[in-house]
Amino acid sequence: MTAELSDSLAGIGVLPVIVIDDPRAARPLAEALRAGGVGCAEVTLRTPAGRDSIAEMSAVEGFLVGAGTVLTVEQLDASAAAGARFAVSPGFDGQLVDRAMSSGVLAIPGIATASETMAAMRAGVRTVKLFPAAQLGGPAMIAALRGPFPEMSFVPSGGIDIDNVADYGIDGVLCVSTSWIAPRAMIAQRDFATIAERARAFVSRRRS
Ligand SMILES: O=C[C@H](O)COP(=O)(O)O
Ligand SMILES: CC(=O)C(=O)O
Repeated sequence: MTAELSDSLAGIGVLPVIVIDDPRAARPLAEALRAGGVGCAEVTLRTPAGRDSIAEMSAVEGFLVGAGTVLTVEQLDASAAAGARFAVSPGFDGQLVDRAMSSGVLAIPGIATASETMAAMRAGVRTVKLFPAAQLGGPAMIAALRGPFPEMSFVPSGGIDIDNVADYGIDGVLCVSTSWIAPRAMIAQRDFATIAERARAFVSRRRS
């Protein structure tokens, strides 16, 4: 089940990171993203509206929603109960990964080093988030990690925007994570038309 999910994320190729302040904006946001060719989102738990927004988005037909900034087992449980299909964390925590796996949620833990990659592999993870990607060397870091870890796939996140996304069209990248598509202020202003346009532009540049 989680393998299929990871194939779906790879097919979409882009993962918008969402910081949202009002769950009432969540459904129109998911619809705008989908209209722009991006049928998924990582809704961070950085705001109190995160969990309810996950629940709203999980009701949108065919839309894949996951939780971001998952730091505790309690947050993992609450996100899974709200309908999150995957859980993204900035770092690696074996307990969180175990809990995600036993809940049928795809764990995408963050890594920044080879040692953390090995720890994630030991926990049964095959897809990790490279965070913060740009600061760690971006595509060159992924290419370097793919040497010893050819079976791992990476979701680079941090510092990726429309101007540098094309650089991540390399082997080993499952999908590219970015907050560029739907900035917090744009969601607050309910500017969904611009968000749909940005989604479309980002996907097109990602595939170029
Ligand atoms: O978790 C994701 C990162 O915060 C996204 O980074 P970004 O805002 O630089 O795209
Ligand atoms: C930064 C990150 O990985 C997260 O918020 O999930």
